Amino acid sequence: MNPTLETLFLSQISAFQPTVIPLPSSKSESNRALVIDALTEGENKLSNLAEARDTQTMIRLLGENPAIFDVLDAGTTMRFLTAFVAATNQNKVMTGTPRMCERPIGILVDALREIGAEIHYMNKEGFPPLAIHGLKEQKTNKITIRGNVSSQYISALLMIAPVLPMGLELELTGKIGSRTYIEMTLELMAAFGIKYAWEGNFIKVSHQAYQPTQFNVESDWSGASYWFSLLACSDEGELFLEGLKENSLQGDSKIVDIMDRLGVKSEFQNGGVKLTKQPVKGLDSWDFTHCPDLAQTVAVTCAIIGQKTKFTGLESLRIKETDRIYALQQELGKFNAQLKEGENEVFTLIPSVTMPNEVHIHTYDDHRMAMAFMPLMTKTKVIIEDPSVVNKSYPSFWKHVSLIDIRH
Ligand SMILES: O=C(O)C1=C[C@@H](OP(=O)(O)O)[C@@H](O)[C@H](O)C1
Ligand SMILES: C=C(OP(=O)(O)O)C(=O)O
Repeated sequence: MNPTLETLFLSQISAFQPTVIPLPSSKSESNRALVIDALTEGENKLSNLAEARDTQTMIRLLGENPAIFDVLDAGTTMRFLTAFVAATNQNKVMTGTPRMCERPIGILVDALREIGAEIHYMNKEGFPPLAIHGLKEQKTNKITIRGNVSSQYISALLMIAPVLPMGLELELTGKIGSRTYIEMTLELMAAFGIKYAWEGNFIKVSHQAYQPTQFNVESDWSGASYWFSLLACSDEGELFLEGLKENSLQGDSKIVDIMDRLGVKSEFQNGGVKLTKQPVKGLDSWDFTHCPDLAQTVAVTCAIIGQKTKFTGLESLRIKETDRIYALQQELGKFNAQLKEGENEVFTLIPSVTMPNEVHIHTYDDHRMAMAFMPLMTKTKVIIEDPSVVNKSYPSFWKHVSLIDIRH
């Protein structure tokens, strides 16, 4: 491995010694715990908060409370703090990177306005930057909200619900995407003493107080997925991923089932999960509706190991850090794999047939593009452009890659 300022060269390895990967903490759990902490009267004890830039940005903004909340490229930080600032009746400008200002927020702003918040778009209707002028009086507690654009709007509303004088009753309409993240939000709220009722499409949270609690953040399953993929793509090896639990709040723990089909066996042990190789069982199709952040990992794995697979539930990928479908199509094409769009949003992953001697991966300001293509190093030399993009969720990623002890 030879990092330079702008590119990272990964030399080809096909097998490695058993290696322990420390893993970072979950930014999704951390960012929820931090918002809840800011809404709790009394002292919480939060431990193992993420080193992710998205979480460090949340900590800095909540701690320093500047007039302008610049969230950089952190989606959860933008959505959760927009609701938080409104609910705590503050005046604030919410902004972020140029890409953040292309990521929609209208559904959340409409809901907050209905509840009684005064929010203005400073540039384009439906998108950041926003000028928030607080919420002086709650006008309603009944909100109907679409679930098919981003679950983060729903999580943002749920976390402020207990501190609103009338609480909230959300009716979710349409297809619900990223449902597991809504469940994570409610389970975390419950860990801080909140009672809720979720029946069918209705979620009800009455006015109540968050209870001071000790909360330890689990390791990040989305970050763990790249290590599953590395093993799936290698000829030999064994990994121990630290800090993962069998009963996780994180929906991306589904990677265990996906990788069980793609040749990786998981055994939960004290302190984490041991990964070993097993024969590939085959994966005909997978629906990523509730685990969208795994799509890049699985696409690259299937492309490398020769597994043709149907991918569904990729709709939300177009509005994330980049248009992840376009980005995947471009980069998979560099080693002759394809992600072909068919009818009704069904995609077919057609694996690579011939591998070039060297592949340059462009990262599109998207941490997951850099990390998902790392396992390509099991088949060829890889050059990652802008490796520092990983800082958004996993700053120690390349350091952990260098822990891999090559078996010659
Ligand atoms: O709530 C969360 O922590 C997240 C929800 C998901 O977003 P969407 O709900 O927009 O799919 C996911 O992609 C993102 O990385 C984190
Ligand atoms: C989509 C992601 O994050 P966010 O929406 O919070 O920016 C992600 O981490 O893959």
